[in-house]
Amino acid sequence: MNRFAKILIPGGLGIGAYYYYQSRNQDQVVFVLGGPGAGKGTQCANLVRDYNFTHLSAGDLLREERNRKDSSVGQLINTYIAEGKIVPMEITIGLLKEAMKKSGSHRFLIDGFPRALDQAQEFEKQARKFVLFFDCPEQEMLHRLLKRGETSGRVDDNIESIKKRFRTFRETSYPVVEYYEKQGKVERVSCLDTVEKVYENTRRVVEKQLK
Ligand SMILES: Nc1ncnc2c1ncn2[C@@H]1O[C@H](COP(=O)(O)OP(=O)(O)OP(=O)(O)O)[C@@H](O)[C@H]1O
Ligand SMILES: O=c1ccn([C@@H]2O[C@H](COP(=O)(O)O)[C@@H](O)[C@H]2O)c(=O)[nH]1
Repeated sequence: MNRFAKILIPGGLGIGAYYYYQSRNQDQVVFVLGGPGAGKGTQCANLVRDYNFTHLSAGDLLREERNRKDSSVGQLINTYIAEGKIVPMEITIGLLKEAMKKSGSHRFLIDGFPRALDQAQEFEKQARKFVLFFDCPEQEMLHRLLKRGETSGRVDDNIESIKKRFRTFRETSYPVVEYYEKQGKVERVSCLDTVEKVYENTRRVVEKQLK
């Protein structure tokens, strides 16, 4: 407990102030979810430019770990990514927690995570959070991913991997959105527009949540 809270609580006064203070000092986490290729990374880059967020992409952290020469799980990660499957959560959560700690920040955009209900439950104690869900039809995501695949060099931007990623999203990741929706924590933004228009709508909901 910090010095400010200790001073208030013994007096019997200020317990409300203490909880207010504590809640304001918890990490603030925005989970950025959406199907493969919906545009999560693109919108996160805009948010990082305009707000004081630390952006952590679970996919990027996994790819970095895969590319580390001395990684003991690099090969395993590569296989899961190419197959469009979800990497065992101990690995992903370990990488995320390490990156959060290292950043020294308290305001995070966590992109592409949680991808499954067990991962969401593991992060349940992170109190102040909401979900930005980028909603995009599969046909549009397919078009965007195939185009990105012309230059991305990603092992999963090809038609076979994309089909598997869509299936994983439908069966395992979308239930996470529904789980948070039941808690009233989801802001849904349609991705069927230009990057600029999508960002206008994104900003609107982010401003509302950060108030
Ligand atoms: N509103 C948009 N209109 C057209 N193209 C877009 C739009 N948003 C993003 N793109 C393009 O679609 C591709 C996928 O976008 P992005 O990489 O941001 O998606 P993502 O959701 O982060 O994907 P993944 O989950 O695979 O990492 C990129 O080539 C990006 O430039
Ligand atoms: O929490 C996560 C996030 C990602 N993965 C694996 O990485 C790929 C690529 O993720 P992108 O968000 O599209 O960069 C994804 O298909 C999974 O295989 C994961 O396992 N867990």
